[in-house]
Amino acid sequence: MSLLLKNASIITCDETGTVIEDGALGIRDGLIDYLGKYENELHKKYDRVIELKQKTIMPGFVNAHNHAAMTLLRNYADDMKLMDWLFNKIFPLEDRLTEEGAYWGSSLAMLEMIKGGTTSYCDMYMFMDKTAEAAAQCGIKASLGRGLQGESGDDMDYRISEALELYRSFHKGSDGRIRVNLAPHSVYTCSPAYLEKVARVAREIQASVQIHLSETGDEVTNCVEKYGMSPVKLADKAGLLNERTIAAHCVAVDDEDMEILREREVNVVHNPGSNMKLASGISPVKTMADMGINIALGTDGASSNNNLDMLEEIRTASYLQKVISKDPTALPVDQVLKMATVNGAKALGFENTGVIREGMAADLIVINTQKPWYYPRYNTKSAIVYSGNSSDVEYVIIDGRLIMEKGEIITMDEERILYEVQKIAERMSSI
Ligand SMILES: N[C@@H](CCSC[C@H]1O[C@@H](n2cnc3c(=O)[nH]cnc32)[C@H](O)[C@@H]1O)C(=O)O
Ligand SMILES: [Zn+2]
Repeated sequence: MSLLLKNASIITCDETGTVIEDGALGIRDGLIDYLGKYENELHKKYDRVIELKQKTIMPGFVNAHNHAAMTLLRNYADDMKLMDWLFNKIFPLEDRLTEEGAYWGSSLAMLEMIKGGTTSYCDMYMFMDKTAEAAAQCGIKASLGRGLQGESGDDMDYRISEALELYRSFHKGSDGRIRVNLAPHSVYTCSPAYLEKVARVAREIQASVQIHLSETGDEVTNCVEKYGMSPVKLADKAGLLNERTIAAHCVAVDDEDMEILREREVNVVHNPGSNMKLASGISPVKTMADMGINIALGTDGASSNNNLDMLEEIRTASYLQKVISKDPTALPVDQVLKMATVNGAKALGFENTGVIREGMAADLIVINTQKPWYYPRYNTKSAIVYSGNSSDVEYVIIDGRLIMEKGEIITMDEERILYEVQKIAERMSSI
């Protein structure tokens, strides 16, 4: 089916930050095949025309770090420090997670992400085949990794076997919308020998790698005490760092660490909401971006954020860097929009999304900017970044397919998801 969206402001997120006013965007065979001003008779070339009445089209957001099924643990343990939260609350409850729970928790996350304008995301968790099933059904683009942790560098452990099985079953599946990555959890849950093994496997199958790296000062102190070097250096020594690597957090990094990340062309994912809630600190994102490191944005899991709202993440990222550098020019509108779109696409290895341009995948959202908080319209990009609400997202299109129309999800049963999630959460927490 071909589709024409007309009479919209179009934020492209391209190199020069182009915005097309009173624009039209044509979609055919999943790709953007027209971008520009509406021309006479253009509508005749398309099966369906949607009149957008001055609403705004932009690329869908890329949530580059998440643990989708952790929506099941949302608001279960708040106001705690990372290690206490993780080891004493989260890991024990996760031991009770079932396949069914992972499926419905992931579905809830995807429902929330799509409603807030996210069209691609990255996941690290357990029961990832169930998450893949949910992604295939709802149509979101996803890079999925079975979380890995372990001690031994010798024989294959069951988590790596599951990761490889996931790779064989789902990598480049669902018309290319699903990718599979390798996901060693961190330097404090994986031994150096184990990290080396994961790096070896990743090289063999040319897979992307994602890891939590230097999330807190404590992680760095413990790593230096135990191994005599920082987490970044340890990961580099294990052979994990290259242009296909996604390093989540990078809060407690020094100049040498940042230089390694730059040299290895690692993609850094900034998760400001999670870092603030767990009081992990503020990642030196402006410094790293100025060095030329690709910085993407993520929400992290819903248990440490506590939502999956990329627009909130965008604004927080910008404000935090302004505050910490005492420089209001830090992370300006165009830069932070790129972090949430095209930089994330690059990090995940989705090469034809994140930008609105002819020939790119039609992964885009429509925001209803006909609301009080977007007026007057001096600058549509600023209005969205500094005054917008994710609940104003009305249409979501992925690979040219309408996933949400006028605020109604087409590919998922919203009521059923809320019902199943509540049932499972009550069962999990009452044992
Ligand atoms: N624990 C799993 C493997 C790891 S999955 C990814 C893990 O990351 C955890 N996680 C979520 N958010 C964070 C974070 O911010 N930092 C560190 N770990 C996190 C999450 O609770 C989950 O256990 C197993 O037994 O097989
Ligand atoms: Zn995480």
